[in-house]
Amino acid sequence: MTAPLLILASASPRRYELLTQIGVPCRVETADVDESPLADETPEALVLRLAQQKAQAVWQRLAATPDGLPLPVLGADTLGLLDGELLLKPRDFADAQALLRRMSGRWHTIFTAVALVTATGTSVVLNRNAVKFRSVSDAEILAYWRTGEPCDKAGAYAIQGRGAVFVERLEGSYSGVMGLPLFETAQLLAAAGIKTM
Ligand SMILES: Cc1cn([C@H]2C[C@H](O)[C@@H](COP(=O)(O)OP(=O)(O)OP(=O)(O)O)O2)c(=O)[nH]c1=O
Repeated sequence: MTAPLLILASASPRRYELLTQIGVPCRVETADVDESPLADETPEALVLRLAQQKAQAVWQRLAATPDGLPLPVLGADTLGLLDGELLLKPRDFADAQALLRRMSGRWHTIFTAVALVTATGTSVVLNRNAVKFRSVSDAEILAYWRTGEPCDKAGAYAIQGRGAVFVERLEGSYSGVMGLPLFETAQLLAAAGIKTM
């Protein structure tokens, strides 16, 4: 097995898959971070803060162990925005239904922030995507909910899954919507000396 070059501070299997796609062997270590927005925090500030907190929490935990400085730690956060309101993970069917009804036939924004912590500090990038949904009926929302796919996804859909059938247009990057923008991630990694080619 190839030795890991990076610690992925994320429980998301999608992020692990995406890092593997660009040939970066990693090890997963997660930390619990309170994801609630602060008063008057913009969506951009929130997603950037959470990506950094996730990576820094893991870095600090590992740095406190006797093994010395950890490998670079990568954290990410994804959230959506429509009409100035956050599109987070749905709490239940009613929440997912309300989200998907609002998104039906309209454009929304998906933000993903990626943070990399190394011994020299933290770097962070923001990826922004515009996604247009076709009209989605209530019957489709119910059938989609029953697949189980929406429950742990920001905006209650997965572009990499059955949710792809709702995505009429995308301006941005598929990997960014899925939770780890690979173009920006590769640039962050390269700046820290981790090559993908
Ligand atoms: C919009 C969209 C989101 N998502 C996922 C990516 C993220 O896993 C999730 C947003 O939640 P996040 O809080 O960003 O991540 P997470 O809780 O899954 O994992 P961790 O905090 O440990 O890093 O939504 C998709 O998989 N596909 C999509 O099309």
